[in-house]
Amino acid sequence: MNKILIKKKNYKIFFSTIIKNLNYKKTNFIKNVLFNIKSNKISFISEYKRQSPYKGMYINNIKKIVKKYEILGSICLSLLNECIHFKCNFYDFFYIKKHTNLLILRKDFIFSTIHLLHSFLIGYDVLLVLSSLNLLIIKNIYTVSKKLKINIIIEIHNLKELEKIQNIRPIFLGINCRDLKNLLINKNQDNLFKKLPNNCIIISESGLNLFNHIKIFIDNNIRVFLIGDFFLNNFNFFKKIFNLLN
Ligand SMILES: O=P(O)(O)OC[C@@H](O)[C@@H](O)c1c[nH]c2ccccc12
Repeated sequence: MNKILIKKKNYKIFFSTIIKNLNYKKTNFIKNVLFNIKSNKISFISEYKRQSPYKGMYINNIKKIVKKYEILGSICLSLLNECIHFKCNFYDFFYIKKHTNLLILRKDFIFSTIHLLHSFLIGYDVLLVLSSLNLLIIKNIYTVSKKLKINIIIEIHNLKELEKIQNIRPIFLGINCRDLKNLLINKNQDNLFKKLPNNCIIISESGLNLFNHIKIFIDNNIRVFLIGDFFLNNFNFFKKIFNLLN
C-alpha cells in the first residue's frame, strides 16, 4: 500500500512539473550562442553526471555543481537521464529546473518523434539526435522540432555522417570526438574540419580534457564546447579556462 502511495505521489510531482514546464518562458538557446559568438566569446555546455562508463563514480554534489555552472556562465547544462551507466534520473532534471535558470540539453539520444514530444513536454530545451539513425526518422524529428521550437543538435563522428545529414541543413551540428563503439577519442578531425558547412553552428563534444585540444577546435572556428569529465574532475579548471578564453 505504501509503495502505491509513494508511486502516486511521484506521479503527481511528475505531472505538475510537466504542466509548470509548459508555462516556462523558454530562453532561446540559439540567441545565447549567437550573442556569445558576436561578442567573440566561447560558449560552454557543461555536463552533470554521477558516473561515466569510462571513469566510474564522481564524488560530486549536484546542488553545488549546477549552481557553479550557472554562475560561471554555462550557456546550457548537459544531462544524462540514464540510471545504469550515468546514475542520473528525471528527478535531477526537475531539481535543476527548479533551482537554476539553466537551459537543459538531453544528452541521451532521441530516437523518434514520440521521444521528442516526451522530452518537449517534460521541458527540455535542447535535444540530441544521432546521425546514424535512419535519415527519414531524422528528417521527421527535425521537422517536428521546428514546429515545437525546440533546438536539436545533430551529432556526427566523421565525414560520412556529415555527408549523410547535410541536406537537412541543421542549425546545430555536434562533432562527437568519442567513438561510441570503443569509447576511444579521435583528436584528428582535420578532414572533417575542411568540409564543415559555414552556415551552421558547430559544437565540439566529448573527451575534451586538454587546453591544446580545445585550442585546435578554436583555431578551426569552433566556438561551442560540451565538456563533462574535465569540469567534473577539476572544477577550478572551469574557472581558469573560462577566464582564459573569454
Ligand atoms: O565527459 P566528457 O568526456 O566531456 O564527455 C561528455 C559526454 O559526451 C559523455 O558523458 C557521454 C555522453 N553519452 C555517452 C555515451 C558513452 C560514453 C560517454 C558518453
